[in-house]
Amino acid sequence: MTVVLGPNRYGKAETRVVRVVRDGGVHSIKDINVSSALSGDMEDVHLTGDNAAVLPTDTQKNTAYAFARKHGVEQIEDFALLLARHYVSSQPSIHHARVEIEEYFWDRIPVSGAQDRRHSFVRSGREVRTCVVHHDRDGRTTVVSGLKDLVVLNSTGSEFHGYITDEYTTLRPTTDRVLATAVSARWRHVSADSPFGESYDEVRRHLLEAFAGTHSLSLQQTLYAMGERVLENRGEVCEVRMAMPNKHHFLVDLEPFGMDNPNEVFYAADRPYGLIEGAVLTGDAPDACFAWE
Ligand SMILES: O=c1[nH]c(=O)c2[nH]c(=O)[nH]c2[nH]1
Repeated sequence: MTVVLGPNRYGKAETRVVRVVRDGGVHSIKDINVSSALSGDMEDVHLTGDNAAVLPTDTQKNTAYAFARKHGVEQIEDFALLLARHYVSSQPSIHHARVEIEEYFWDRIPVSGAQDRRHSFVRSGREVRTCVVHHDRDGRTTVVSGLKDLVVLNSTGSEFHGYITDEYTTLRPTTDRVLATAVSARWRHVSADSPFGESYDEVRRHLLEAFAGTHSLSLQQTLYAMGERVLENRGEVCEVRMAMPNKHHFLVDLEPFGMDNPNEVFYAADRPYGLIEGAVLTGDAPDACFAWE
């Protein structure tokens, strides 16, 4: 029997970087979570323990902090590109870098009757912004942006009927239900020089508007409409992948209490939940290469 080393990568996961930008007394903050994963000439470290090709994960953590000081952090995709290109171009043993970043939003604390506090923030209830960048020594680069935990609900405009029924089916068809989900969406950029800030805001807007504006016959149909809407409006994006849990809202039976329930009182179940996943892409989308790895 022969044993060989298979695919491998290593890096520092979840380096939490908080960058404060001081504009006089007015501060703003960028709160990110950086994970880097490198691969290349890593046979020796695995087979013999020779670390000569290894850029330590501790150094990768330090690089994220040092680059935040040196270059600042604006769009997370640009920061990820900077790091990924740095690892591949500075270390001959590193052939491929994958950098993933999450961004957490903060809002200023409003102060009634006064100027908002200039250095006080409250963690936003908004979604988490994400990106994954790959760069290799052949100069191939891919950028996938995304968001997760974008929680949305339509209190009407959603139906579900006409599905298969068999001996195990108990679900009743409905022409008016609550449709709720926490959107996870990732979208692949055609190239590495998209206007990432504007692109994020606009993709998010299109996702929300499509969710709100689609009279839904299934969450699958809504998912497709959301992806289609992004692709029709944002030329820098060629593929959207989404995962949407169906956050079931069951009508509570109030008859035992002598009351009707005309679609007003629901039990919001947390599990199990339907999980609807899908990709929507343009007919001429370039090859994804390693973008989704
Ligand atoms: O939008 C839905 N899609 C399904 O596939 C499904 N299955 C189910 O039980 N409820 C729903 N809702």
